[in-house]
Formats: sequence, C-alpha cells, structure tokens
Amino acid sequence: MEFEQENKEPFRLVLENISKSYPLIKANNAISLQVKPGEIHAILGENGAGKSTLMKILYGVIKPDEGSILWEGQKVEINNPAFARKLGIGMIFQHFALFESLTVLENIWLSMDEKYSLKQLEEEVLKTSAYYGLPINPKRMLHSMSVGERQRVEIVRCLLQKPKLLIMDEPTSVLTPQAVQILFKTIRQLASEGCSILYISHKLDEIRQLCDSATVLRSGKVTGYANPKNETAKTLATLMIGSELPIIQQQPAEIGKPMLEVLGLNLKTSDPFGTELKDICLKVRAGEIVGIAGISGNGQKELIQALSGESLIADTQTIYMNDAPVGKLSPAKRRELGLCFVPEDRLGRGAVPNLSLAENALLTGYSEGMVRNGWIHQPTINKFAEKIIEQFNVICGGKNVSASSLSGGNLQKFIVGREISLKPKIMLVAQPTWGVDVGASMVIRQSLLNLRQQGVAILVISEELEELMMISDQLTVIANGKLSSLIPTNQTSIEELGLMMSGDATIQVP
Ligand SMILES: Nc1ncnc2c1ncn2[C@@H]1O[C@H](COP(=O)(O)OP(=O)(O)OP(=O)(O)O)[C@@H](O)[C@H]1O
Repeated sequence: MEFEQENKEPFRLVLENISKSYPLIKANNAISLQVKPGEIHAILGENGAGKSTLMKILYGVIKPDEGSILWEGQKVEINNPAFARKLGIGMIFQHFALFESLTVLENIWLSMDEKYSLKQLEEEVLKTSAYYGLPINPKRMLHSMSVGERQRVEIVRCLLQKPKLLIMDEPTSVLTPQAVQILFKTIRQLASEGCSILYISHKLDEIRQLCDSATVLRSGKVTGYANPKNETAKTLATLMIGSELPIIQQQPAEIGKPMLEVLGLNLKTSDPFGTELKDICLKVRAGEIVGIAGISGNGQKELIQALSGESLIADTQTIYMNDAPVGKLSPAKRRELGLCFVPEDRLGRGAVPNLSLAENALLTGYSEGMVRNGWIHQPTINKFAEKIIEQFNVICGGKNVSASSLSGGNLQKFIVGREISLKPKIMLVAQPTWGVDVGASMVIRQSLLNLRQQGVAILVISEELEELMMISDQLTVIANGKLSSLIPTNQTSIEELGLMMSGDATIQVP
C-alpha cells in the first residue's frame, strides 16, 4: 500500500496536498507530510506561515478546501473536534479554551466526551497529573491561575483522553527552563508509549533537543523537511525565514532620572490563590531596561496589575511615575503620564478579539489625535494601524480584519507595535515575544532597545531568560511575591537566575 512504511506498519498520519484559503490569504497551499507512531514531528515556520491553520484542519476545527487526510492508513474526513478526539487526536491550543469562572475540575469535566462523575474525574485528574509529573489542584478557580498553570490544565485534560496523536501549539512559550524539561520528559514518555506528537514551536534549540523530524512552512507552503538533530539553530532559522537572522544592535544609552519607582509595595490579594506582593522595591530610570525573571504565578500578574492601574493602591506614597504618585490613578490617567503597557494576555487584555485592528489601535491610541471634539477621526486611526502593520511586518489581511483572525505571533507584533508607536515615557511589557517567531522576536527586541536609546524607562517581565539577558541593563527575580535586589546583567548568568527563580527570592546577590 502506498502509505505504509517499510515495515508495513501504516503511518499514523499522512496529509496530502492540504489547502485552505481565506478571503485575503492562502493560509495552507498544498501541504503534505507524514508522521509515524511514536514520532515527535516539529512544524516550523514564521508567524503566519500556516501552522495553526493546518493543525486546526487536522483537529476538525476548520475544513480544508482541498487535499486528503489518512489516519492509520484510512482516508478520513475530520468534520469536527469530537470526531478528531474519537480517532485519538488531542490538541493543546495556543490560546486556551478554558472558562475563567469555573474550577479546574469543572473545566475539564465540560470538555470530556466520556462523562464521568465529578468525583471520578477528580481521581482521574490527580492520577494523570501525578503519572506525567504535571501537578494541578482540581479545586482551584481558573481565573486565579497564571498562563503557565493554565497550560498544565490543558495538557492534563488532553492526556485524560489517551491520545494517539497529540498536537501541541507553542507549549513552552510560557514555561521556565525547568518546567520545559519536565514537559519534555512527559512528551518523551508519551512518544515511547507510541503516541505521535506534532510539535509547533519557535524555539529552535528546543526543537533540536526534542524532535525526530521537522516540516518547514513558509507563506502556507512546505519549503523543506529536516532532521532537527542534524541542523543548527542557525540553519533551521534560515530554512524558516528564508534569510539569516537579524543581529541585535545594543548601544550604550544615557541614563536619566527615575521614571518608575516602587517603594515598598505590599499588596494583599482577595484571590485565595493569588500571590501577595511583599515589600516590592524597584527603580527604572530613563534610558534603561530592567528585566524581571520568574516562574509564572509568583506575583507577576499582581505586580503588572498594580503598575498598570488595574489594581489601585490605597497608599499613595508607594508607586511613582515621572515623580507623580499614581497609586490611586486609573490606567487611563497613568497613560496620560506616559505609561504604555503590553499585558501578558494578548486576547482579552491586550486586544479585543472581535474588534478590527484599527479599532484595537483606538483602544489605547485615542490620545494620538484619533478623537477630535468628541468625534472619532477614522483617517488618523487607519493611518496609525497601517503604520504598525507595515513597521512591525504584521502578516494579516489589513487594518480591517478582526484581531482574532491574526496568527498568535502577528497579534503580539501588532500589540507591541501599537504601544511602542504611542511614544511612551515608561514602557511596561509582559512576555514581549510570546509566540513570536525568531526573526520577528529580534525586531521587537531591537525596537525596545531603540526606545531605551530614546530615553524611555522600560520594565520587561519575561520567562525567557535568554531574552532578558540580551536586552536588560539590570535584572531581578520575582518569587513568592518578593523581588530580589537588582543585579547588573553582566554580573549574572542564566544558571544563577534559574536558581533564584526556583529558590527563595530573598537570595541576595552581591
Ligand atoms: N479566520 C481567519 N480569517 C482570516 N485569515 C485568517 C484566519 N485564520 C488565519 N488567518 C490567516 O492565515 C494565515 C496563517 O495563520 P496561522 O495562524 O495558521 O499561522 P501560524 O503559522 O500558526 O502563525 P503563528 O506562528 O503566529 O501562530 C495568517 O496570515 C492569518 O492571518
């Protein structure tokens, strides 16, 4: 038979000439690939290359216009996710489909095709999470959990369905180096049990470490197949983006006055699973980038909320922006003082999914002449949105498409681009390159360095230690709601930061 391997065992999956067009873009153009049982197969490609579209076709979320799917040697039509799951296909999405107001257990219960009682399911969840080394508390409310913790819920929920093929879209983008290694152990264990993995990631070193094979996509087409173990991160990047990676230019900047000062911030949280902030002290001066490293769920969310104005502080003497006490000021008032802000959660806090890119530009850019005498000035909004799309190479169907239609990385480029274009004096950025491809990550990091050069005070909260080392002047670690003292970047290392992240944040580094 045509689609059998040499040992006559059928491929788990064969895709043949899969195509899918949207009105303005051909997202998949005659894509073919094959996956064996137990194979860890990477899907590589820059933002908007068509990776998620292909995976959604495979999971029955969208229908291809052309092409065929063979599952264990049989031609199948996957018309919906329930059928995909029945075949044994599980998917962990880049944007989690979980309900904030429910517990972990209730979320998992809702998604199960096979109906368990809550009690039975709780036992299964605890058993599966212990077996794969992914601890979760079934009783915890979802809204109180960090992105990294939510991802664990998604993984456990998928594993409960005992998949034969697991699709993972950017699974490590919110994990620490230690958590990544735990996840890889889980993935290898699954593969050794015969489960095939389709693994989408922009992290080329991780792909080299984990994957047996790779299909490379560019502009919806396959541009090559590779064995990642025989490639370097550089050759993989070249295959992906079709040219060499841009190199970051970091020039010394003139340090100015403190623009953001936090003087002993203590913040209790009403959320029973939130993290209390304890005596946070921080100073970011004009012309410098301060990086905060940490395992998600250690107070980053609470700190961002306190700095952006989402949580107000009773004590007005604690947070200062450009010399003004801001504890009681709303986000809009803080923006008037020059604060711009990229939240961790891009679909929800960073952008409104159903609004167009132009409308999303207006949401934070309203002070840039977009509202005149109480009237919305559409030409200004359009120009602003078009400029971001061009400058940050946001691959999309133009300013009028909805934010939700953008690929994850392209939406991130749009949000970061929007905030940078607002000419901030203080920039607060959480996970700046989450889901962004290697080439575009360099563009975003370079833009932040350019802002620093222009005298902007920048605070970056990231779990990407390499990124923090690359762009920050000073670094600190958040753990259990406490910050360690600031360390000049050239006096620390990824290993040391990793240790501080997993240990007690009160470790003082000279
Ligand atoms: N529902 C939709 N309507 C219109 N265009 C869409 C829709 N979904 C995806 N696209 C477009 O199809 C292209 C491929 O998107 P896709 O999400 O598959 O890319 P990707 O390779 O997964 O990117 P990323 O790495 O950023 O996640 C993009 O240009 C995207 O804007």
